Amino acid sequence: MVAIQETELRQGILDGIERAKGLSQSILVSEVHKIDRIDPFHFFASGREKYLGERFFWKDPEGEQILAGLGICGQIQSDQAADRFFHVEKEWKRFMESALVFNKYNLNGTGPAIFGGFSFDPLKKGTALWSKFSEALFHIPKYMLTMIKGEAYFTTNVICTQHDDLTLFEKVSRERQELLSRAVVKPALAQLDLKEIVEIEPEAWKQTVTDAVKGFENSELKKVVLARELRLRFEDEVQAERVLANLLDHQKASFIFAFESNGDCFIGASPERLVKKDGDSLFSACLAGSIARGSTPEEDEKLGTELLTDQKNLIEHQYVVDMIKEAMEETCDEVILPEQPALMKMKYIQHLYTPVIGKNREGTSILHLVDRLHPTPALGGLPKQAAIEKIREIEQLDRGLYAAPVGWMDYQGNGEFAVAIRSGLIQGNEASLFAGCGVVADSNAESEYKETSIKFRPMLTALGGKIK
Ligand SMILES: C=C(O[C@@H]1C=C(C(=O)O)C=C[C@H]1O)C(=O)O
Ligand SMILES: [Mg+2]
Repeated sequence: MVAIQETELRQGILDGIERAKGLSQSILVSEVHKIDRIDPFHFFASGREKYLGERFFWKDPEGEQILAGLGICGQIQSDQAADRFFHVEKEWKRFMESALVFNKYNLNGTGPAIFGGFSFDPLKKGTALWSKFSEALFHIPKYMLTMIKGEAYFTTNVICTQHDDLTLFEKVSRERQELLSRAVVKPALAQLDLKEIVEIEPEAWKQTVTDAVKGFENSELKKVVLARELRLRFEDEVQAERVLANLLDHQKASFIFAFESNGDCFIGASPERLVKKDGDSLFSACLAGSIARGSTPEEDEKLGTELLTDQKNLIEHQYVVDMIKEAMEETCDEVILPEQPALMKMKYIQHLYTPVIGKNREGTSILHLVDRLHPTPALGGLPKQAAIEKIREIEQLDRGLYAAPVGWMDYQGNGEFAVAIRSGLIQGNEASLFAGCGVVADSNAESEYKETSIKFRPMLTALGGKIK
């Protein structure tokens, strides 16, 4: 059992209640402890009984930072298109202005933090598919486990109101003790019983790609990313932790995220960083241009070399590099990136990859960068606005949070957002998977179709599907 001895929280809650009375508003009290190592996956899974629908999980590709949250003690959301990034920023600042934080570790991702994401395009008419999410949706967890390079930190967040008293501390104290003792038990995982995979309109999708290519001739558009959907049906309800376990086992080099909201779970294993902020250091990545992995080392190398020299893929990639470089230069004194892309080799696919590092000028928030970068031409196209409008017009899909920023931000403004690709939405005993590809003047519908088929694989296999 992982025991928390200290009682800073007791005094914190009492102070919080006093402050709530004084200000006539509710107050967030947050306390951080270093604890013995517990498996963050077990922690997430152990929340099934009490916090189902109120959990999140996050792992960066290096496994250096893992966050798992249980319960919701506060929520920030917006259905407004215009200022959703700014709205989240403003609301989070408002929460933090009156908050009491007891955190002696001062490490990124410990203490109060929000986890969530934005939809791809708030102006696209939404369908029932994504009704459980908003255009911007972030949760402040009640309890959060943060693993930093193998060390475990535990954050307790409590909202105190003027009507509370010491019983609030007793309740929270009991609750977290229970939760920590459950978290060390290995979870029982249900089987996945996949019955049916429905490919949504593949021929119509190919036609859309062909039409988009033709449309480039007399338009300013140079690139547009088009996505398609698979709908999966299962015998029983899909357990998010079962899928998460599979992703953690098989997609080790990816960001792995799971975000529950109102009974649905958005989950994925993305290779793509949108932006990370650590103090004044900013990190982004250009990832576009794809080819399959080879079945032998020789074939794999041959395919890699082919990708590194293929004009169509190099152009697809360069559009992303130009845009991210420009965006980073607006807020950074110094932007460093290699001249040539390298290969990023994932389990089923290899990509052209250019990492970007910048030194942030004071005061630029990570959400400002998310706003500025989303969508990069890796997920939208070029020029940005025309591409978004084109997708809105021709894509037969409700992207929701697919291809959009998903991640976290702490109370000091540090955080990280991934581009939520290689992802799917779990809804009871059904799931939707999404995959897209960068369509440029040289694109061919059949090979783009094959590229998207490979991109479905991480999620499809995690859900018990066969590789096509
Ligand atoms: C759109 C997706 O992936 C993006 C498109 C790529 C491409 O077209 O080459 C490569 C990486 C991603 O930026 C997806 O996986 O759904
Ligand atoms: Mg491509």
